[in-house]
Amino acid sequence: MNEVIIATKNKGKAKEFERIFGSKGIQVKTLLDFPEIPDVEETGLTFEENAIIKADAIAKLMGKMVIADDSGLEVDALEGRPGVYSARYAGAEKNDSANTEKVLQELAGVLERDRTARFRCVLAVAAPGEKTVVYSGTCEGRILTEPRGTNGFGYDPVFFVEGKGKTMAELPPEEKNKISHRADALKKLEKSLDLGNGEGL
Ligand SMILES: O=P(O)(O)OP(=O)(O)OP(=O)(O)OC[C@H]1O[C@@H](n2cnc3c(O)ncnc32)[C@H](O)[C@@H]1O
Ligand SMILES: [Mg+2]
Repeated sequence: MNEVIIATKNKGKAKEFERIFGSKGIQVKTLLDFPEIPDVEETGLTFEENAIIKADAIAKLMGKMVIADDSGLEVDALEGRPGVYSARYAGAEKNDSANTEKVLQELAGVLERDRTARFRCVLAVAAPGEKTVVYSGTCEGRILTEPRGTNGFGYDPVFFVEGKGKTMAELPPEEKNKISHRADALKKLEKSLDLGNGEGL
């Protein structure tokens, strides 16, 4: 395999997939390369459902194997919110800093030890005529009271990774890509799929 289609319109995700697959000589195409492909409505109530909805719809439209990523942040003190609504938490325009600000406001006054959270990523692999399969990954952390760092995307500036002593947005991309929920799910996907050179991701 020397090319993979990731069914996402998110530029932050696209960059991460390009870096991870690119380092193994696999070229990544995303829906940013196919502007004619319409948005798929994420009507599911779980990451799994939404990943499958996106992967199945795009594999059908393109007539090829695709990988979709549905991911988000689960904050324990908010009973798992924003969860599947992570992209649209502060509104349909999907504004990363507005979403982050909303989480910070909802956590106002919550003590450090109670600000535990995790990123979750579900990857769905779909191909015409084949059964869709999913792989799930997580990354544990804690929500700070203000943003730190400029790398990454989404909630990265407020997501503190205990073992690293840094937020996701303070980590260089190659470090995030070793420990992230997306990396965790990709490792599982890589074990079950033939990704070409047999050396893994
Ligand atoms: O559906 P696609 O087209 O892939 O793009 P999207 O941005 O709508 O993606 P999701 O529906 O999966 O929503 C995921 C949201 O969760 C957040 N998120 C996911 N992975 C993240 C990461 O690695 N770092 C920070 N935030 C992340 C971020 O706000 C994303 O917009
Ligand atoms: Mg989405």
